[in-house]
Amino acid sequence: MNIINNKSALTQCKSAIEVSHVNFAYSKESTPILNIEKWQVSRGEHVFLSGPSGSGKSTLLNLLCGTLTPTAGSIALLGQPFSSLSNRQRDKFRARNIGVVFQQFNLIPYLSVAQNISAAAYFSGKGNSSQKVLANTCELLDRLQLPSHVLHAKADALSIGQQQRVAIARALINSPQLLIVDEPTSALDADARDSFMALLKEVASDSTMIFVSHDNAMERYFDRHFRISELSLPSTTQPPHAVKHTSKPKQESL
Ligand SMILES: Nc1ncnc2c1ncn2[C@@H]1O[C@H](COP(=O)(O)OP(=O)(O)OP(=O)(O)O)[C@@H](O)[C@H]1O
Repeated sequence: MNIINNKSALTQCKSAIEVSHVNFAYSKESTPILNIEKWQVSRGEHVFLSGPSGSGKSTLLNLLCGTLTPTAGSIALLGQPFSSLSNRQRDKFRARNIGVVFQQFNLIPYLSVAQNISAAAYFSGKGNSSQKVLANTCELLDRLQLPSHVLHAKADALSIGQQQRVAIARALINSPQLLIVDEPTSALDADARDSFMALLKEVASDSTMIFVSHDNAMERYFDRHFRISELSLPSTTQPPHAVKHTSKPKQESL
């Protein structure tokens, strides 16, 4: 059975992420960057992942996206183990189910906002008509409090704050089950960060979210906080239950 097209199997699984005995090194000669015995994130959780620069946060996000492959161990998203997918199937799975907001936004500078977002819709293979994609884009831009004329502006003509919101719209255009957000608030002052986080939580309320930052003050916006130093331990000292976290009731919105 090709589970990638089996929507009910993906919908029934209660875990958004299951990481099991994962070890990752960039080369055979180098020391492993990550060594995670068990990590599980439930559907709908908004999770904060923190750690200092160089601790492996982006590496873990790339493993979750399937753009890196573990040296050992397994990763399953929405009940789908990556190891059972070909590279092509994994790309398709990622485009359909995962939205990513990159640290540097990664918008295509010479394309308009509408083109940047519709490209993401096209690559998902979901087959929505261009009219439907445009209508969804306009709705998202409106929810993200961007003026309608932004739609036809080139991405590199936008302010950093506007680019950030367009990057979120692009990540959400396919209604992803999992939203991955890599350190998007580092350039913002405290007030801008608060309003950005309120918006992000609101527009991502139907998705599981993994949000990465080195700034522990961001913890208050999330259901659970994982420190990478606790998640990933040297193999010689790894206890049976390696994952520690702080937990609090899920907030519906801010
Ligand atoms: N392509 C690569 N090849 C080899 N080593 C890499 C590669 N990418 C990252 N690293 C190394 O892996 C380690 C973890 O890097 P990573 O980018 O995951 O950290 P990070 O916690 O996201 O850092 P930052 O907060 O600065 O973005 C670092 O020592 C880095 O030098």
